[in-house]
Formats: sequence, structure tokens, C-alpha cells
Amino acid sequence: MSSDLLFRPGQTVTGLWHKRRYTVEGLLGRGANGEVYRVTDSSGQTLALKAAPLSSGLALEHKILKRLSEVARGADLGPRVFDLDDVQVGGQKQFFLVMELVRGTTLPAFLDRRGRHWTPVLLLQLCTYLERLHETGNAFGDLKAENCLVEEARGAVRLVDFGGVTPFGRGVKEYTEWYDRAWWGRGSRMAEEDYDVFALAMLAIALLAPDLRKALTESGVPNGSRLRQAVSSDARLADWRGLLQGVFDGRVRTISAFRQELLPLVKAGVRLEQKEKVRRKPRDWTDWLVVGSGLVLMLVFCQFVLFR
Ligand SMILES: Nc1ncnc2c1ncn2[C@@H]1O[C@H](COP(=O)(O)OP(=O)(O)OP(=O)(O)O)[C@@H](O)[C@H]1O
Repeated sequence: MSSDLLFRPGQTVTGLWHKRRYTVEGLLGRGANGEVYRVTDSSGQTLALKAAPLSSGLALEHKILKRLSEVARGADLGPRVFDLDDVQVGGQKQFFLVMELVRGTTLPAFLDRRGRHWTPVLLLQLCTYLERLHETGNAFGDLKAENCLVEEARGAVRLVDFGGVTPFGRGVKEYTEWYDRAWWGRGSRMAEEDYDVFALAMLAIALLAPDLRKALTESGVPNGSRLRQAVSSDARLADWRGLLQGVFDGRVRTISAFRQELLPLVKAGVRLEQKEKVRRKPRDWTDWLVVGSGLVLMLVFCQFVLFR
């Protein structure tokens, strides 16, 4: 762990106002806004503590997560939140937010281990999350690989970093260029359903052809025509071409349209995984993820047949 971090393993963080004590176990990750640590509270519960020098971002994230836990009717849209406080570190005030620890691995690491055919299955789950979030009148905003974790115990994708969640109709507060349609000159930075749909498409490209992101952004200037050219010529994106071009052309603008286009890819992914499983004897949690994805497919199919 690098020495420029706020906290070291073993250090105790005591909130100035609520007086709750947390023991730091290690760093989970760091971003532009803060550092996130794995901590234990006084009852021994393991949690995530996000610390930042500015209170505004954390207070907003806390407010968003609290509101989502109230409106999401039991669905774990975001990590549950437990505390918001501040602490004095080296003569400076630091603010912190304590939330549920999302146990999981990053999407690229997961795909490296399990194979790229899992990409549509993971995106299908993200569609469900985003749809639920959109029902609350918000866009996720800063959707990117770094903000998704695959929770291995339940075989589920979870989203972290809700600091970018923005009510529909307002300007997106946090974004990352690669995923930002405005950066690519493909629309505004207004929080809308299709803002997240565009980011989903860019996430698919980043996961399926990771080197493309570097190649297409190395000049620091977005090149939309090179992006389209890559989509139409890169063999790794061949099966995804219709979906991706649909997003870029504005034909696929909703999560439900994205999901419809995704379904054949999910089916193919599930079939491939079943074949892989025959080779890989012992059962593990991914069996349940396959069963779960099959169920989602069935539900979507029933919805389609019954309500169209
Ligand atoms: N609740 C959590 N449980 C587990 N890991 C988490 C949690 N929240 C964040 N992380 C990890 O910490 C990393 C950084 O967190 P986060 O994205 O919230 O920071 P940030 O400063 O807001 O980042 P950004 O630069 O993307 O805005 C995440 O990519 C993730 O790996």
C-alpha cells in the first residue's frame, strides 16, 4: 500500500460526530474523488469506507444511496449506507462515507478468467439494474467497467460509485470520456435513458476489445468515424455489430431495446458456457448464474409474448 494514502492497515478511524470506530484493513480502490477502504466496525462487520477531502460529493452520494434504498423496494440498487462523518487526519479534515462492502471482482478480471462469452450475461444484469434506476427518475451517469463488480458469492453484477447518479433532465455531473456520448459528439450530456444506453454500448466495446479504447483515445481527441470503422471491422465485435450500430444510429435508445438486441448474444453465451461446463466437472456458483440468466431470458420472453 502506498504511503500517500490517507489510512494504513490497522489504523482506527473514529468519526468526529457519531463516534463510531472503524479499523482499516486495506485499500479497495481509489478514484478521482476519493479512496475506498475495507474496514471493520466495532461489531466486527466488514464494510467499505470511502474517504475524500471534500464533503459535498460524499454527502450527495450518501443522499442518493439512502433515497435509492427507500424507493428500490428491497432491490439492492446500490450499496447500503451506514454512516457519514468526518475525521481529522494529519491536521486536515477528511470526510467519509461508510457503506456495504460489495464483494466482487472487476469485469475485465472476471472475463479473463471465465471467457468473453460472459459479456452479454453481465450486460443483461446491468440492463435490469439500470431499468430499475431509471424507474426512479435517474440516470446512472458514470457507467464504466470500474464501477461494476461481479459479486462471486451470488454470481451477480453490482454497481458502485453512485456519485454520478443524476435526475433525468439535468446535466450529468460525473462522467468518463470513453463512455460519454457528448465527448464522442453523439448527443448531449443531459441525464436521459439513452445517455446510459450509450455508455452500455461503450462498456461492451471496452470489455470485448480492451485495446481499442487505448488506440481510439490515444490522441486525446475523439474520433467518431474511427470508432464506427472499428465497430464494423473488428472481428471481436462481429456478433455485436447490429446492437452497437443501432446505438450509434439512435435506433437503440432504451434499455428495453438494448436488451432485445442482447438476447441472442446471451443465448449464445449461455450455450457456450454449458459446453464449457461439461469440460469443467465440479459445480460452482456460475451454474447458478447460468440458471439465473436462463430465467431472465424466459421472463423477458413471456413479457414480450404476453404484453406486446
Ligand atoms: N462499496 C464498495 N465495495 C467494494 N468496493 C468498492 C465500493 N465502493 C467503491 N469500491 C472500489 O473502489 C473504487 C473507487 O471507488 P469510487 O469509484 O466510488 O471512487 P471515485 O473517487 O468516486 O471514482 P471516480 O474517479 O470513478 O469518480 C471502485 O472502482 C471499486 O473498485
